[in-house]
Amino acid sequence: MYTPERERELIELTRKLLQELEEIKRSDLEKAKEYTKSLREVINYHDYKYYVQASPVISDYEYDMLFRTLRDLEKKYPELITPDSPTQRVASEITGAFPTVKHYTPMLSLDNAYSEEELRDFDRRVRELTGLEVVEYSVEPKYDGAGIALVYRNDLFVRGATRGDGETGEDITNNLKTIRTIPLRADFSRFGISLVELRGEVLINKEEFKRMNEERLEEGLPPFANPRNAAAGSIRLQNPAEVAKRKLDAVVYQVSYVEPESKHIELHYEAIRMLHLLGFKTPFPDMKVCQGIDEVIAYCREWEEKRDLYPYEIDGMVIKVNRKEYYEVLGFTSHHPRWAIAFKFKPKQATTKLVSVVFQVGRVGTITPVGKLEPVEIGGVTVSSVSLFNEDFIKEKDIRIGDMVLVERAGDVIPYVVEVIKEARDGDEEPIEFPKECPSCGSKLVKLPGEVAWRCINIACPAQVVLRLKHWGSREAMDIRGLGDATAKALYNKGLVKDVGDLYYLKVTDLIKLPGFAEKAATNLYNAIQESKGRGLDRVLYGLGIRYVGLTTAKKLSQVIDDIWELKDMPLERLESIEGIGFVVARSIKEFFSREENLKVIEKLDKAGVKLRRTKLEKEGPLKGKVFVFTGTLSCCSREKAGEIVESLGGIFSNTVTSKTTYLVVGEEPGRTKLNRAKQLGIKTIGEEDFLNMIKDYVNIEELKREERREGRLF
Ligand SMILES: NC(=O)c1ccc[n+]([C@@H]2O[C@H](COP(=O)([O-])OP(=O)(O)OC[C@H]3O[C@@H](n4cnc5c(N)ncnc54)[C@H](O)[C@@H]3O)[C@@H](O)[C@H]2O)c1
Ligand SMILES: [Zn+2]
Repeated sequence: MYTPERERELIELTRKLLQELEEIKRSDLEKAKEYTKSLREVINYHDYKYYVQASPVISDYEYDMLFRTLRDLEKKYPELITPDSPTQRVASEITGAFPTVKHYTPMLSLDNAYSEEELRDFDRRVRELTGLEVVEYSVEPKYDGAGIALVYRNDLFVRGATRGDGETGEDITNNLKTIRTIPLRADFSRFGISLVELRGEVLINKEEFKRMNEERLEEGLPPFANPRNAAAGSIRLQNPAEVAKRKLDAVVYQVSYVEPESKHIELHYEAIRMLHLLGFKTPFPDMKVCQGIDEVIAYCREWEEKRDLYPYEIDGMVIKVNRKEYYEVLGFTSHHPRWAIAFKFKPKQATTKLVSVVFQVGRVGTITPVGKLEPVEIGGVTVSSVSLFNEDFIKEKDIRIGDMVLVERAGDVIPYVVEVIKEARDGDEEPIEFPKECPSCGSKLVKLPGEVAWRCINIACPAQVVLRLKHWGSREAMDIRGLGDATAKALYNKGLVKDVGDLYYLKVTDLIKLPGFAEKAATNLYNAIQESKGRGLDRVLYGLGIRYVGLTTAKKLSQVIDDIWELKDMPLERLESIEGIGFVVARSIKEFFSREENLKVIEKLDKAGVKLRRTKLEKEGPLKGKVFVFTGTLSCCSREKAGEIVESLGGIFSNTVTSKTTYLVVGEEPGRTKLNRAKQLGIKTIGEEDFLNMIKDYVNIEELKREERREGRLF
């Protein structure tokens, strides 16, 4: 139908026209002649892409802007109207794949309003033509699916068709019979009706749409751009069994023809209520009868607010004159009825050009490709960049620099690329090269097994340093009181700290330079940093922020190594064989310790005297091999501190009583569970006194109590 070259030309022409809309509106007859010709050409092309191929290359909003510009120009210069102009007919969606059937009444399009003003114009016209002062309207959602016409004769579903060219549609009865929300039989005779033609829409709910696209991706098929395309594509499948697999829905929103004529229903609202009673899915629960246009506008706004919560995609509201007796005086154009109008919600899609891609380093080192766009307005917001998520996403959609892309902004979600307009390619597009090195620090990037993101694991990466400092100072890591988000930021911004190693070389005189830090705060932070040096190997391992090394893993590691430097040369197989570590974690640890940048920081820590290895006491202490669990309140210190002491003397601290437990130390108001469990397993229980006796040669108990009180851990 269109050669690739012609498609490119038409897309380029579309861009040009869209940019010149204001100029076009002001054009003189001579120019208008040119413009109407161009507009018709591109509209015909987009109709073909949209209706026949179900694969549009511009957004509905952009299409509508072209369409109404043509309409306005024709209004200004009626001599330019041609009978085949898109404004004078319904675009044909006949594919030739099905036999055609004639509709009982023409199946037209709807006129569109994009603003309150346009709704008021519509109301004014209706009032003028009907002579009414206040018009009663029925307002309902405008479903974004594929239009259908259903015929029931003697209560049986006998024919279903697409809109086609408005006069005739394609007969897709067998496909529609697979849709559960289209009853094969409905009791119209109860209302004295022997033949009825209904108008409706085939829909796919948002959930099902998502599921369907995931399945398509898995099968290597291109995903559908939106639920409308998915629905339109589905009802035109050649095999009804395939149609049945897709969970389609149908909603009916119009009674367009009735026999005998005497059984005609006067109010639109009542007609829909009847369909609702007969078991059809209808807009009835969401419909409102409004007196005058102000009520209409309020109801439309209400729906615009909540559209994202609705299970189906809706692109606006349809406003219909409720009393059908006025249909005649209002009449039709060859394109749409004058007794109804669609109020379209703000568009959430637009097409624009992908100019470049930058790579951002997240606070935890993930590299995110961000597309820079030629700025475009979507739903009242100017969008100039879009997340491309990760390398897989780019590959899946085959996104290239220089591509025209269809961008969507749904709800408050960040804008994303729905589709690449491949038809617009001229060969100058360039593939997106994913960096091998971190754009912030130059460190080699890794992609760990099972992950989609590339990440930078350099502990000194400037893009991550603030978060890493904060993590290092957190309670479960090195517990440096006063090293919060603000302080971490200030330390970095003042150039005092580039990595966690630098913390240990800070002097009180440096810290005083921080905003809001007087002598006292500076001294406190200094002391907290110094004090953290002795936290121990497990806390250091956790504090380094190695991906997948949480508290438990850090502890496990610290129990099998004596010195952090052992990890530098430990073979992957050895790491993997450590209980509870496994392949993914092992790979992550290996990668971390293979980076020169990271080793440098560890060296810094080592030189500053941060404890990176187990002491003789820890290895060979008096509690060696003994597993301690604590319950209840201790008078000497917190349970955590008691755990630290156990470990500093070679013992193992645990929170749960198991068969491996050596002692359950019982304080004041002990927990029932631990006591019962110890009894069951025959574990020895001892009092706090007994515990203190075991440690008193190594720990000054009075000093311990004072410190714990000062830290607020003991009252
Ligand atoms: N992006 C593109 O390239 C492109 C190309 C062609 C058309 N389009 C889009 O399609 C529109 C034209 O399509 P159209 O002629 O189907 O018009 P439309 O979608 O603007 O409105 C008419 C249709 O709305 C549907 N509808 C949904 N709920 C309804 C309800 N409650 N009551 C009545 N009708 C309801 C019916 O199928 C009806 O035919 C354009 O305005 C544009 O948005 C886009
Ligand atoms: Zn980096």
